[in-house]
Amino acid sequence: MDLIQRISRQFEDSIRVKQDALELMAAPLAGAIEVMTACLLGNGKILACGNGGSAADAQHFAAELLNRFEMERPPLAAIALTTDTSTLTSIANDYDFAQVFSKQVAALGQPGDVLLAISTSGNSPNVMAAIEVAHEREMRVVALTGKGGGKIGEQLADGDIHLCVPADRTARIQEVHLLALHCLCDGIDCSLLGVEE
Ligand SMILES: O=C(CO)[C@@H](O)[C@H](O)[C@H](O)[C@H](O)COP(=O)(O)O
Ligand SMILES: [Zn+2]
Repeated sequence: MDLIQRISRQFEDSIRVKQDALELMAAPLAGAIEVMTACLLGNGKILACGNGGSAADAQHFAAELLNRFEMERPPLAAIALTTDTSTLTSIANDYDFAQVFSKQVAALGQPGDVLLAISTSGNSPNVMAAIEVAHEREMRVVALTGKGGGKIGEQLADGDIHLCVPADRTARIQEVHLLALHCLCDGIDCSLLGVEE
């Protein structure tokens, strides 16, 4: 096995997916930045959820809003719904794993808040349940998906934003999700601080 060749293929594949994604995702990403900035300026908050690598992404994004990204600015309101093991285990134990995020959205979500829903397949039942409750709570949804968007692509409502990575491989989709999240952080900071370039 030629490891250098395998590594080269991974890099080339990742670069190609990112180039494809730029064309398809730039406009909806700009829309998501506007929705999230308006939410935060209106004293709303962003709730973020996902499973596995996407749970890590939800936490990564929430930390960059709560603490900082690249510019100095006041802390911003974001909560990852993936971190409280007492909440997660009790909901999964007493009810169903499909409700681990939706119960938190029901408790914390307010009209005008945004749900950041992350699923590479677009088919995770707990992320779908969170979207359903977000709609009931009059929240807008920004969904990060891949593989054609799955069931989440069909579940989204008017006013929601779908950021779908044009790839089928979970790792590649996750790599673009992280780039997309950094674009959101950068765009929110620039919008809030009035940075032109
Ligand atoms: O990171 C990986 C695989 O690359 C996994 O942990 C992956 O995130 C998990 O299988 C998730 O449960 C997949 O869920 P989803 O992205 O399809 O909603
Ligand atoms: Zn980061």
